[in-house]
Amino acid sequence: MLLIKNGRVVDPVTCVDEVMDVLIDGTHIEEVGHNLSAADAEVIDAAGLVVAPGLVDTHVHFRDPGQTYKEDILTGAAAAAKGGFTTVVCMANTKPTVDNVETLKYVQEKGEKTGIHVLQAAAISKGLKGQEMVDMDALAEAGAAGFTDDGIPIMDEKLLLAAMEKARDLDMPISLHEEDPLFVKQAGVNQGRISEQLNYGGASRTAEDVMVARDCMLALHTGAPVCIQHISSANSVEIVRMAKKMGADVHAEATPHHFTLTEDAVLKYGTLARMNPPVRTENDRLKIIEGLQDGTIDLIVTDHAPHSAEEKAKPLAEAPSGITGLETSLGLGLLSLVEPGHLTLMQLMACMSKNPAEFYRMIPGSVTQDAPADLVIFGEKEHWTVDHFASKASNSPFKGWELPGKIHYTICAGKIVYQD
Ligand SMILES: NC(=O)N[C@@H](CC(=O)O)C(=O)O
Repeated sequence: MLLIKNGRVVDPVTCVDEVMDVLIDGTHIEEVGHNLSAADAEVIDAAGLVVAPGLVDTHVHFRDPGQTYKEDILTGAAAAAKGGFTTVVCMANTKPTVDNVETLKYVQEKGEKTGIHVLQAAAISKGLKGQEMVDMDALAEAGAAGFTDDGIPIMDEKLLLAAMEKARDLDMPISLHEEDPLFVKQAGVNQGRISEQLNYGGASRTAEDVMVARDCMLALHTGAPVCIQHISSANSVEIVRMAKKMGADVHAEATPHHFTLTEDAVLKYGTLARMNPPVRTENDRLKIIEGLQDGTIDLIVTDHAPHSAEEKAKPLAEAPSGITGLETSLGLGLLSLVEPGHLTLMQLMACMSKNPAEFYRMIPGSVTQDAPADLVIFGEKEHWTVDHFASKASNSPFKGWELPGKIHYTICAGKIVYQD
């Protein structure tokens, strides 16, 4: 038994925000209340700390199978636990692609050995080629968490329409990477002031906007549960807001880098600030925050995209896009959203656990009796410096930053999976 004493329970499911004790027996929460005691329990003194449901990240790349020099399922899960996450959904752009039941099962089986909940999304198209649909029925049956060609936009509207109709029938989420190559001269950097200064082609926000507009209307037409992945453009936020008003079951993700950084980061951090879609202007950043405030954007995800130091040492035009994100996500959420008063801590916890869990058809974590003992314990205003990573990769522009939200414990299924 594990007894967490005097923590501030912040639960986005019940909306409880109160100092209480939490008693864990086995894999589940036995009791939540005041002055709890248990003779033989291990005690965690959580006075001054927040006790919240384990964080849920529904957009990570663990590179396994195929690119395990960047990350593997075990190191990815260790990075997740260090970042306060107890559940992750891996994207399908592995080698081979998760477009078949065998590869899906490989991830699921390896994931079971990690101590956290590792779920896997399946691709929408075979080999992410955008030409032939996967067997969505078989992959759903085998336990895929959802469907996505993340990393690559789906240009074939007919294929996407069929996939959305199938996702609707299966009641499963379908998530979309929105960047029309027609408007991407060179990927990873916003097309604008900084790209011009660097004489780099850049990626226009129109690349995202045209696809978001199309896919919001397809979502409305089909009734499928659709997620706009890593939204980056102010216009796209407005389009999602409008589509939601029209009744589309459309959702959107924001990443910590998109609500923290602007295109100027490329000058300072070089390839470490290269990502798809790129970080853009202060106006885009502020509109993303507004989207989080009014619920237009309901999911915060990391897009944890580990790459090796050698890969990121290449010139801007050749380095791969993406940054490692699991270990800095909570800190950046607190720094960029809660500290300036844009979101309450409760709202942040909803975006980082309840909402992503619900969109992916899981029962959201809650600090209540009989709920699974998946918890994170952190000091909301306790600062720490980003230095070493549990991830194999350290491709982060946030290295050296001082962030709030030091994590003391991550507990999954009643077991301590991270402690500091
Ligand atoms: N975001 C990125 O820049 N890269 C991701 C792909 C993705 O999530 O789009 C990756 O797999 O490296």
